Amino acid sequence: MEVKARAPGKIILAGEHAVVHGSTAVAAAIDLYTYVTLTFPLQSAENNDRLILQLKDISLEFSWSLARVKEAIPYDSSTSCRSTPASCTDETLKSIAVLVEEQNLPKDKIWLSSGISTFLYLYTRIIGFNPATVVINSELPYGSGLGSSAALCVALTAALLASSISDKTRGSGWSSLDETNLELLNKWAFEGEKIIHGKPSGIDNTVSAYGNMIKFCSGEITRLQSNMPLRMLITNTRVGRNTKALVSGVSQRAVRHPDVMKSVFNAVDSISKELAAIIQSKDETSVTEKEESIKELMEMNQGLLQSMGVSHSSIETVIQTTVKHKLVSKLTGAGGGGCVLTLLPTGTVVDKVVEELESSGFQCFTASIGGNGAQVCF
Ligand SMILES: Nc1ncnc2c1ncn2[C@@H]1O[C@H](COP(=O)(O)OP(=O)(O)O)[C@@H](O)[C@H]1O
Ligand SMILES: C[C@@](O)(CCOP(=O)(O)O)CC(=O)O
Ligand SMILES: [Mg+2]
Repeated sequence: MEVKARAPGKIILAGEHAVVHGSTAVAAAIDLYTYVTLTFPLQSAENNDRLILQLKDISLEFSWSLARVKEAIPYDSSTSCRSTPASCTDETLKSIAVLVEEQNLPKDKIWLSSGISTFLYLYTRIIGFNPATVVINSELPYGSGLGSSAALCVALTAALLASSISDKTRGSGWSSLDETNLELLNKWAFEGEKIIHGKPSGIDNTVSAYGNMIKFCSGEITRLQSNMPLRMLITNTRVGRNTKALVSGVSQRAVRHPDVMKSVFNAVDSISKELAAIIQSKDETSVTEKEESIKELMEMNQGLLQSMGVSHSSIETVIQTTVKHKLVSKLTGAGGGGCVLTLLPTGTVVDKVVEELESSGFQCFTASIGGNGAQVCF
């Protein structure tokens, strides 16, 4: 039996980091996906005692005997149930880390460890100790702020949950999950994100699961209906970084300067709320005026992100380059490198700015904003 699932990456238009501390943020799905194909072998097949993970886009394969997985991961029937998402305990995570270490990841791919641990956790908790081959292929750059970690958790969970849905309509293409399964999927994916991010807000897995554009605050989701065209240039600085470390850095700053950081997070909250209101507004304000307001809000958000300590010289270079073309940019995701968003007001011709950014070694692309969330295919 084969099940496929896909989940999109995202951009955060406003509110990253502050959202971890209870502020509002606005995010949208983009049309770059992580795909997961789950195949269960026949009883008589050669691999019917193994769990195999293939990472297609990085040409890596991992394989565990199920006996070894069973021996290593403490089994507790009260936490191993697809319908009750549970957090990975420190003890379980340690056991899983041993299984990952045994695979001898190449040194330059060690950053994959947390993703593989998450895979093992979600797989064994949702499916149990059953044999399968899981093929994962991603169009998203890893660790660049476009939510590859959440897309992995969402696509994988979607495939795992869908494998036990009884009314499968075969051959009818991609379809969304119903609200109940979507809610369950989002909860499991959040547990997966915790392994990769440490302390995620939940915005990335939520926008990847539900798609479109959302306003998010302390787990509360408002689906946004955009009433204006919104075009963004995405520039990948190609500077690698790790969300977990950056999130923890902001938390430490908040411990050192609680009052100041509270004001910073409050300011970000106001920016996100105002941005969401502009995007949704149906009043007479012209698109140009709305774009001017969004520009200012992005500029202020970037200033506040800089004050949280998550900007980077490469991000500043992108910002300065786009300013020369009268365009405004802000980092998206965790920062510290990764991707930068540049608002492209109606009528903007991007050729010159893209040429200049690419000549500095950055990678530019545009993506369609606000599309599908998680989908499955049988
Ligand atoms: N397809 C994948 N396969 C395995 N691990 C993945 C995959 N996608 C993401 N990851 C994990 O997520 C990490 C990147 O997540 P993160 O630092 O949150 O950045 P982002 O979510 O912006 O890409 C990677 O280092 C890896 O551990
Ligand atoms: C920094 C943060 O707000 C977003 C992180 O996004 P990404 O993993 O860098 O794509 C963290 C979170 O909300 O969990
Ligand atoms: Mg992430």
